[in-house]
Amino acid sequence: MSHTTDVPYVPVVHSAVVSAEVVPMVQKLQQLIEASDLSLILQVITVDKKLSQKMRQQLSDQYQTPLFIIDDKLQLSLLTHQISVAPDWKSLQRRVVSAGRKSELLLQACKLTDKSQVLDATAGFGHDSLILASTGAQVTLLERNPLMALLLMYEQQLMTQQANWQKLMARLKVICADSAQFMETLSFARQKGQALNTLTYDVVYLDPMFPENSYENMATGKGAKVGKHMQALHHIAQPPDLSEEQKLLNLALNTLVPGGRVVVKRPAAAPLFAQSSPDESWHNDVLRFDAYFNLA
Ligand SMILES: C[S@@+](CC[C@H](N)C(=O)[O-])C[C@H]1O[C@@H](n2cnc3c(N)ncnc32)[C@H](O)[C@@H]1O
Repeated sequence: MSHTTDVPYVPVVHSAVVSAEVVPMVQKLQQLIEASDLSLILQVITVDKKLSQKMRQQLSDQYQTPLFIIDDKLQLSLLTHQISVAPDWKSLQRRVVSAGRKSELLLQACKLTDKSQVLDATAGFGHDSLILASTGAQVTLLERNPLMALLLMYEQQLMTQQANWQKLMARLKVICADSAQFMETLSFARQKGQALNTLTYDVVYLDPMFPENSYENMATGKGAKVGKHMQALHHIAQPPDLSEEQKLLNLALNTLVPGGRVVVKRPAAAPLFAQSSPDESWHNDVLRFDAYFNLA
């Protein structure tokens, strides 16, 4: 496996920390792990005390690997380096409901319709995927880190139980895979003449990791700090190097239908992805979305 910098990789032992009432949800986690063949082994620890912030910090100090926590609201969080984070898709409800090209730079860049097929090749917490799927588009979420993939799969199952989220959830498909390998497999299948409609996408979206200080103003050293979700991710995933960026961009361009686009999210002042100039770009003070077109 080429991603030597990302932690952790197979085989890993992880711990689900639960209060006794939520033990059945651990079985759900176990089922998800088996169904998707995730490289995780759960070791369950039952905690009788309330999972307060202090308790989480203690657990984080006590165990050296990232931990999963299921709280009494059945939310699954990942605890690493004293930071606990969850996809918490419910918190995006207002954004998802009102998402449109005016309010979301991401949608200006992606130009989706309800017929679009999108490959979110760096799914993370799935927040951008939700905005993409709010348009009616079908979104495949690729996440190579099994911890993150499990968070996504669990969250999708949880939210599918909410009547007003069901349609949106039905448009999401979470896959634990390295996107370069996934797109290479699609390419082989196309070469073998398999049906193109299942092997190509209208948009491939990339939001790769970037150095932690990328949002800071280079001259003053001041500026937006990365949020809690990104802080946690920085402990388990690393930015790609130039050759990985080039590989990802080439594969992504090859995975498009004619007229499709690759959209890359960057901090506003970040260097060009794969040192490639985009065909079009959208930005605000913090973020930039660079689009690369397949003009074939
Ligand atoms: C910056 S985060 C994405 C955040 C996401 N856009 C969101 O809205 O939550 C990048 C994520 O992509 C994953 N990732 C990075 N390279 C990948 C690859 N080659 N294949 C699949 N996932 C990858 C990382 O593990 C990390 O979870």
